[in-house]
Amino acid sequence: MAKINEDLNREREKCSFNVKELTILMDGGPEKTKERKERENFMISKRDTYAGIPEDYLSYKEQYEKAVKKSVIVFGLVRRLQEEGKTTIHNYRDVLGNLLRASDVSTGFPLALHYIMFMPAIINQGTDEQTARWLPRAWDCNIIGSYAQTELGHGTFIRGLETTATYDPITKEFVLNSPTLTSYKWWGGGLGQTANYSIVVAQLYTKGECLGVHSFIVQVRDEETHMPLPGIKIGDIGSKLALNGINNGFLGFNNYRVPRNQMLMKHAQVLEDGTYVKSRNPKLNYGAMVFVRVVIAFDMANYLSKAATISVRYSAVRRQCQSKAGEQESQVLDYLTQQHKLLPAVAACYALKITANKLWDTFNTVNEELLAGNLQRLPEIHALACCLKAISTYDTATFIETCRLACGGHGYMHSSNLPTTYSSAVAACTYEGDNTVLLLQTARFLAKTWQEIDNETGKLTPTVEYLKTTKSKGFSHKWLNTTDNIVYGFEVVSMRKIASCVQNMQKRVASGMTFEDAWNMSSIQLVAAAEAHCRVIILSTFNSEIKELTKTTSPELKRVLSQLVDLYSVYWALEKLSDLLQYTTINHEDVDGLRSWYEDLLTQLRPNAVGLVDAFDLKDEMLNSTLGSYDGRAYERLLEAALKSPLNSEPVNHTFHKYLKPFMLGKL
Ligand SMILES: CCCCCCCCCCCCCCCCCCCCCC(=O)SCCNC(=O)CCNC(=O)[C@H](O)C(C)(C)COP(=O)(O)OP(=O)(O)OC[C@H]1O[C@@H](n2cnc3c(N)ncnc32)[C@H](O)[C@@H]1OP(=O)(O)O
Ligand SMILES: Cc1cc2nc3c(=O)[nH]c(=O)nc-3n(C[C@H](O)[C@H](O)[C@H](O)COP(=O)(O)OP(=O)(O)OC[C@H]3O[C@@H](n4cnc5c(N)ncnc54)[C@H](O)[C@@H]3O)c2cc1C
Repeated sequence: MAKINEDLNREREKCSFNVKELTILMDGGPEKTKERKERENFMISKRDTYAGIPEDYLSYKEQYEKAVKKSVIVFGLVRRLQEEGKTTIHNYRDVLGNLLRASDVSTGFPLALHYIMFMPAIINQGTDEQTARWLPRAWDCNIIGSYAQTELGHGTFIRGLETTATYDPITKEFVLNSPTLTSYKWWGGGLGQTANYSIVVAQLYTKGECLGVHSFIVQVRDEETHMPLPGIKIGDIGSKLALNGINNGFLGFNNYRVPRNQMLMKHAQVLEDGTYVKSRNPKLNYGAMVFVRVVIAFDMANYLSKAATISVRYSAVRRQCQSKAGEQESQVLDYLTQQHKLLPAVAACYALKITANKLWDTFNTVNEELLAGNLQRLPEIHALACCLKAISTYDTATFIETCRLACGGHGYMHSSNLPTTYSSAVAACTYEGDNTVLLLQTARFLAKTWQEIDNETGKLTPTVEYLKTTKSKGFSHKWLNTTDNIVYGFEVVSMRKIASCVQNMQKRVASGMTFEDAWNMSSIQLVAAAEAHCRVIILSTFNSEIKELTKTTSPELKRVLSQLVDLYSVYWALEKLSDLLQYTTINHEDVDGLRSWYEDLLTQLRPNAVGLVDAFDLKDEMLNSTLGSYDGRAYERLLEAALKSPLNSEPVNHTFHKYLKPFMLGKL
């Protein structure tokens, strides 16, 4: 093994806690760590055959072809583990999450939507009969599905979708049509060339009446030849900022027929004679989206952990400028400004992972209640998934970009893997619901909840209980000198912001504005209120879960994790200072106190920075970065990667003779 950079060696020597203990804690136990490592090692053993050519230099088509080849390996293993009884509906998140984390495909998987939306839509929205018919084939990948909801003209406004599915009671089929250019399906992952089936979301017409959007299982390509079926126009939508392996596609229909039993009918049905039977709640049809929003929050922690590992390790080996004349140049990690860029990002990895795990558990609990017919918590889980998806994606993208900038010029290199990590993660701010739109959904739920509190009607669901408590207790002066107090401060901010939005809207409506206009005029504040609520959820979950988890850890680990929670809460208190000053009774002394506490925390955590990212246990093959490798040989790797540039395969490029030389001689 190559020699490890001396600075990194020193960092590891001075780490005050046991890195393995933290890894195991975050995995959920030694058995889980072992399983994860086995899955990751398998993926790493399947490193690819495009030897020597970094992915960035592959053409668009080659990137897709590599992504297909890799998908078959990843999902082939999932299938094998399933045959051996090792992948079940209970652990698929971990299995897939581990395999995808360890894959060397940075362009995304064209089979992702098959697992992440096609199957969940069948599970969530299919009848028992439909699930029995379609799920085994999908689970075995005998058929490959996509999710075609968004159209050229509409993504956010699902009720505005234009694709039609008109029931024909004579043949007992739905006839699918794309009546306008803007009704063409656009974006479906894997839809371009990969899938042969798709969930298609369309306006249902029966007995001459439009009954709103419903989901259909639609075959789009022949199962043998893979040719598009007659009546189907399908293709790839072209190159994007990143994720070019995902194979997003377009889809149009011309009188294309599907049998009646291919409308997903768990919640609403069309009977043979065309009679429509309503769902208990039409939003149950949006179940797959809620599920994916939960998965995305979970996925974000992975993206951010990669960026944080790369930038922290690099900052330990990068030396720049002399802090004191005559001394050795400083590791850039020793600059407080650098710690301010990186350590909140490290803390956010832990905060997001822990909150996403909790959200996953809440989602499963609520889903079981929904299956048992109890819809009481449906609005709450929707509001929770919306805001956590929005804030986790926004924070992740922002922190990754900060990590990239913290690596100076080398962070701009594709070989650092930071540009690709950023451009892949930032897509999540848009897909599965634009973040602003999702925060407005959460705000809608909060505004309703506030009115219930005001009117003392209804029973509050657990995640908004604090609004009532803080309303009655208020914020008599508390020093923001503990995380518990900061969390309480944020609860008050959230409560007051929601109260103020509702009050403003009521005033506007009383002065003659329509409710819709009053909503639009208040929407900047509503988005901020939803964000504040989400900050409460993340901060309080991180705080309480770490307290719980560290009951059984070593005191050394407990100390560093408590510092991490404090750092995260103080960071956000300082970021949201204007809110705290406006809505609580803190004063300038509190602010001074927060600032010096923050500086102390950065200094306390500095010696453990490398240990905290080592604990993510991301192997070099997974980081795929010249800057972030375990041995810290950043400069050697940068040069090695530069030599792989296709331009270096010949000493003189032909353009010299064709253009440059004639130009230099004044002949062009
Ligand atoms: C089995 C194996 C599994 C394996 C898993 C393994 C995992 C492990 C591997 C990890 C790797 C991960 C990789 C990830 C890669 C991802 C790839 C990319 C994926 C990207 C896919 C997409 O991108 S796919 C398209 C998504 N496209 C949207 O996301 C549109 C947004 N747009 C809306 O979502 C609606 O349009 C919008 C705004 C709500 C308004 O809907 P609308 O107009 O109908 O409703 P209104 O606003 O009028 O609201 C009327 C009332 O409905 C309430 N309500 C609304 N929605 C509700 C809901 N869902 N549930 C309950 N209630 C709801 C609302 O709160 C109101 O309630 P109330 O009346 O009481 O106030
Ligand atoms: C990488 C990627 C993969 C995707 N995969 C899929 C897929 O597999 N299947 C699928 O069906 N779709 C997919 N999508 C589409 C995605 O779900 C939509 O792009 C997303 O829901 C946003 O919708 P939009 O594009 O219509 O944005 P728009 O709604 O047009 O947003 C444009 C702007 O308008 C604002 N806006 C819109 N409505 C409101 C409002 N009511 N109030 C305030 N502001 C508003 C938004 O905030 C935004 O600033 C994918 C998208 C991406 C980028």
